[in-house]
Amino acid sequence: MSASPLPVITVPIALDERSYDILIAPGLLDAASSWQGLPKAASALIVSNETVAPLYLERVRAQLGRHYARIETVVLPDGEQHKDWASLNAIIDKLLSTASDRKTVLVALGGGVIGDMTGFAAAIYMRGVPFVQVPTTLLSQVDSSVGGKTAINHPLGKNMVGAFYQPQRVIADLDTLDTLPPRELSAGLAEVIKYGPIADAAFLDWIEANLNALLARDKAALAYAVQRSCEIKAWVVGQDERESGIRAILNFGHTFGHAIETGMGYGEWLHGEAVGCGMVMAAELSVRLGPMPAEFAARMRRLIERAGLPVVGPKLGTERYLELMRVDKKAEGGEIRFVLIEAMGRAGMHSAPDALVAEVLDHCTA
Ligand SMILES: O=C(O)C(=O)C[C@@H](O)[C@H](O)[C@H](O)COP(=O)(O)O
Ligand SMILES: [Zn+2]
Repeated sequence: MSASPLPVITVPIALDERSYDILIAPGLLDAASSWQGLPKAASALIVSNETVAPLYLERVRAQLGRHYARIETVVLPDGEQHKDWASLNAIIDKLLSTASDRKTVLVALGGGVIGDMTGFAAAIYMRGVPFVQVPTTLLSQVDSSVGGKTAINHPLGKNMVGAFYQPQRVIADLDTLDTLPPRELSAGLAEVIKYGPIADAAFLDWIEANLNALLARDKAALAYAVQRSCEIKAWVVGQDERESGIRAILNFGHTFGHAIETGMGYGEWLHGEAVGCGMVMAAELSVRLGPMPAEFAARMRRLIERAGLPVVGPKLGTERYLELMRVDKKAEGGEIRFVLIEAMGRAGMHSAPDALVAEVLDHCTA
């Protein structure tokens, strides 16, 4: 007996006139309904990368061809090291050289790097054109395609140049996870794990119980992981679109993680790997600063390791870590602000003495 097909899950993002839906299911790329009701325009531009384009670009082009008279494409090099001005320029050049107008719809087909850059290009081209996220990695389906953070990196800091700009729709086809390299799957799991300690203790229990199924790419398990992650993100972003408060909790593990990414050179560690290791460090700091019990840090370390993620950070040197973290967007007046866990399922912003951070770095790097 064959398993019954998974239904299309819709998670709404409620942001007044900027509201949109996240669609989650296998088979969405080829389903006509995924593409209906997008903004009308004469043309669309698909932005993808050299890894994803050979797999899915023609299928997306075929669907868009039913709605737009002209479909342009731009295929960029793959990797975090290419989330830069050169790639952004390539998108803008393509838009201008094909006489794209203010209604042209940009379609981001790829992972977080493609999504962030396409969104940023959409935000600035002619002061704003519509865009659609078609995330093809677990990380982008559970996190980066949702909520409207768009950016490129700067050699001195991660995501330092960008804009808040919401997509019109997110189309998360779970079948695209079939082709994901294991390292990328693990990287996506880091952002899934993040949602437990910051917002939903029961979800953390569920992840622990279902991690083997997720690693084996069980579709029903993946569907629930993507759905619950998006629901939590929708709840947070719906309250604080531009991160003046609670949205910062989505940065759990990122203060240390961004320092690792920038310090190592973009692309050396995947974003999710750096976040996984950064969560081990942030959990340690949550314990040392209190009130989390030592068992919390041990639990996070075990889960993150089981997910295939690094739990030991690179030895960049304490001073270098501190220097990098002082540039972080959450720092205020040069004081580093960490997202720490206050109780299972609850996070808040905290500063910490440099000496305590140094202890954590000593403990968690090699
Ligand atoms: O959407 C958010 O808000 C997040 O913080 C999600 C993060 O996982 C994501 O990596 C984000 O791009 C980081 O944002 P930044 O503002 O710290 O650059
Ligand atoms: Zn992240």
